[in-house]
Amino acid sequence: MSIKTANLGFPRIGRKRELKFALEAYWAGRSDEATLLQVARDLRQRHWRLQQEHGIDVIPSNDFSLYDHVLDHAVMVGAIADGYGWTQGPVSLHTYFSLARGERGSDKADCGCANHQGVGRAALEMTKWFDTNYHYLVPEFDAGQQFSLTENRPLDAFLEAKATGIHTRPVILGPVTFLKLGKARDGSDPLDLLDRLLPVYRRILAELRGAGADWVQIDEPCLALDLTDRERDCLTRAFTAFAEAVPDLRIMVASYYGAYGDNLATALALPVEGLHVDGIRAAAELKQLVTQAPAHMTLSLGLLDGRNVWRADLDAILRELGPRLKDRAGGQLQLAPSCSLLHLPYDLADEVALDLELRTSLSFATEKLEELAVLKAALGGNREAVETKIAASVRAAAVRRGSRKVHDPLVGGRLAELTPEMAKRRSAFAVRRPLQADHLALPPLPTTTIGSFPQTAEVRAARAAHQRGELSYLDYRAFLERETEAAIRWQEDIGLDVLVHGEFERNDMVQYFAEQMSGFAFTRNGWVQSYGSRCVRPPIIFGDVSRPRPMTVDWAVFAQSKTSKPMKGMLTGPVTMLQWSFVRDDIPRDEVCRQIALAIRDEVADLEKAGIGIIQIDEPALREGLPLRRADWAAYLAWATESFRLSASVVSDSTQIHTHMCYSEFNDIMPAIVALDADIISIETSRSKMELLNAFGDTHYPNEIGPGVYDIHSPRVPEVDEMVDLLRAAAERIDLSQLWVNPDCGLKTRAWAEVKPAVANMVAAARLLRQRLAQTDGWRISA
Ligand SMILES: Nc1nc2c(c(=O)[nH]1)N[C@@H](CNc1ccc(C(=O)N[C@@H](CCC(=O)N[C@@H](CCC(=O)N[C@@H](CCC(=O)O)C(=O)O)C(=O)O)C(=O)O)cc1)CN2
Ligand code: MET
Ligand SMILES: [Zn+2]
Repeated sequence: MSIKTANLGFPRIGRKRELKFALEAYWAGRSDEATLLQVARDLRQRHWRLQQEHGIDVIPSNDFSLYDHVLDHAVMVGAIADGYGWTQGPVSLHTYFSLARGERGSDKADCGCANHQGVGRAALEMTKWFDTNYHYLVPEFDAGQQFSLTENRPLDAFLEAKATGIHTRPVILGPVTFLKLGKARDGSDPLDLLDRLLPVYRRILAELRGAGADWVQIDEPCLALDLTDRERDCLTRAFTAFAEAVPDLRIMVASYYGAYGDNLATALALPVEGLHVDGIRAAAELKQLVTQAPAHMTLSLGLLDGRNVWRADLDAILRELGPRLKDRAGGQLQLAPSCSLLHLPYDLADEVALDLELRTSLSFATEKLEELAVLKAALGGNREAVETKIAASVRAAAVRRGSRKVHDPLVGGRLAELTPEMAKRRSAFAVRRPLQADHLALPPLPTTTIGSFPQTAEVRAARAAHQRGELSYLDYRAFLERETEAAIRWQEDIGLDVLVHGEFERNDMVQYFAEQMSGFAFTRNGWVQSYGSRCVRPPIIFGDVSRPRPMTVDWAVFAQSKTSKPMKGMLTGPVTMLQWSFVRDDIPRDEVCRQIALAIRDEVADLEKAGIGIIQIDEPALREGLPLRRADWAAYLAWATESFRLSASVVSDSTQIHTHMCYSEFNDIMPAIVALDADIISIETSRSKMELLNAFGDTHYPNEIGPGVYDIHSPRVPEVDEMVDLLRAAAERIDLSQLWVNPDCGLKTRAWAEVKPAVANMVAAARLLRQRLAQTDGWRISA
């Protein structure tokens, strides 16, 4: 039996986020194209070498991207709409970043080209990659879409690696997943385009074969989703075409994030040489495949969790797997992470501040590579050589299981005493509504924002200086107070109705809370790409979660004391805290979520006690956490909505609870949204021109809604008229008395120069409509 170690993809952002800084310098006009491309080349080479040094036999290429691998793929096959400056041949960086980030219509483009006269192009839509916190750019197809190979990116990557002496396995996004992730502008099914797309793939593959590639990895993670017969057919057709075109190029089909399940027969029947299985999300299926997959098939076993940071108990894996392998005597095996390592931080080297016990239990991308090498040695009959490493992994697992830091009897006790009443508001919305209206006294179409204001370089620098010990706590706090107060004055000046404090004190909406709760640890350098140059440091939930002391009350009280307008308290909800963290794997996720819910509930109670009358609990990750398979939805939605209500329902009827969700596909989960029973929900709708609201209108959503009228992902400042139009479109779907006026999301990634005019325009739009409302005594939508 031949056993190799294989990797499916490596983080791109760089150990010190080199790619982030190179991109941002380029966009700001502080560096040029050659410099950016050189940084990218250096990163690729460093990552290839690192994998080689760690004993990885099958090293991926073309897993790197300057912004997003789905965008790279769209650009490669020529799926580029008119107006982005491309007609044929290689795609310029200018076009590439215009698609990724949009362009301002004014004198200066947002693309980094210092002299470019921007034509005002919207960015492609961004959405979540499967159930992760990574965002991809949604490819858009025309009805008459033609594809052409603009440049063979996998070939270029393969040759680049080859020139440094490393033979790689290029990664290519599969045609069915690619089309399924995209959308046709005319609403037709993108899969109709498959036959036009396949020739491009055939050429990519043939050129790779010609250049000496022996294997390619074709990612089809759509195999982890519920597929129609037609979609399965498309997969069969595509891979049959590849096998015919390049019979001597071996293909590893990779699906991950879930089981093949009812798609397994389709996957096994593909005329390919290899199949990857996610042994973490689909442990039973992995075992089944080891014994049942056809003997000629190279199995890639996803043994290590590519979505989580826990060090594996290598002995447990070997005990499970070892005996089964005799069924594959003479076969080919690859030992791999469950999915690409994209979702993990680079390495543990800088995490010197972590509790030693915890650090010993962790494994980031680089450490996963080492674990794979140990497994290979042991399975290859060389166990003695790695025995001490295996023993160390067993000890680490035992320490984690037995740790007193993990178990908190008080938390267990509170969970045991949960009652259904605790997850229910005292009265129905119809009763709460007049009570809240009474003491808040808001106008119709109340205006507000989602919470954060620009995290300027100055704000981040002050926090960094404070962390380095160069700015005292008192000075840092005074600085934040000045920022907060200035933001409050400005909100009052432009006439917003419900104010926010601006979140200047927060590094991130999840990490900020994690740092103040027990049971969470956080890293110094554990950066993971979220989209483009934006990164997060997901906290690590290692133990029972609780909230030792109030987290936001001081800031909320300070902010409220500076204004007579209502000030919203601002919290991150339990599902989002869970979804955007690395979660312990020794107890069920729903239990962890309830623990967090109780911690937030304590904060909600304290905010109310401190006189805060409106509290927003953000749950932008509720939709992202939805299981990939419909059959698992109901169970998830039940505990997710219960957790939200558990955190919110502690307040009296007159306290107003808001929630906020962005990027949400609501159609499928409306009953769950209703079940949250938030008094107000703000959502992202501006890019979809309020279509998203159909779901709310059609189901007669009972509570109030703030559909976003300002697209915060673009540097463009929306005009008053545009927002009036959007509000009109909203009023066609939702009763005016239920509507609020707000942006799509928080404004932390924007600059004040954009935010100030945009929010002022938004307030003007609301006022204009109120006036008309007063004049017509009931506003006629057709007006
Ligand atoms: N966790 C999470 N997931 C999310 C979102 C979110 O807000 N949080 N929003 C959605 C969109 N995703 C986003 C993800 C990240 C960012 C973002 O702005 N990230 C920042 C980092 C935020 C942060 O952690 N900031 C820290 C650390 C900042 C930093 O890099 N400091 C420098 C020093 C800075 C200086 O000296 O000026 C350093 O450590 O080297 C802080 O402010 O304290 C970035 O990449 O630049 C925005 C949106 C979906 N998923
Ligand atoms: N309150 C948060 C903010 O305004 C909500 C963001 S949702 C990704 O930034
Ligand atoms: Zn948001």
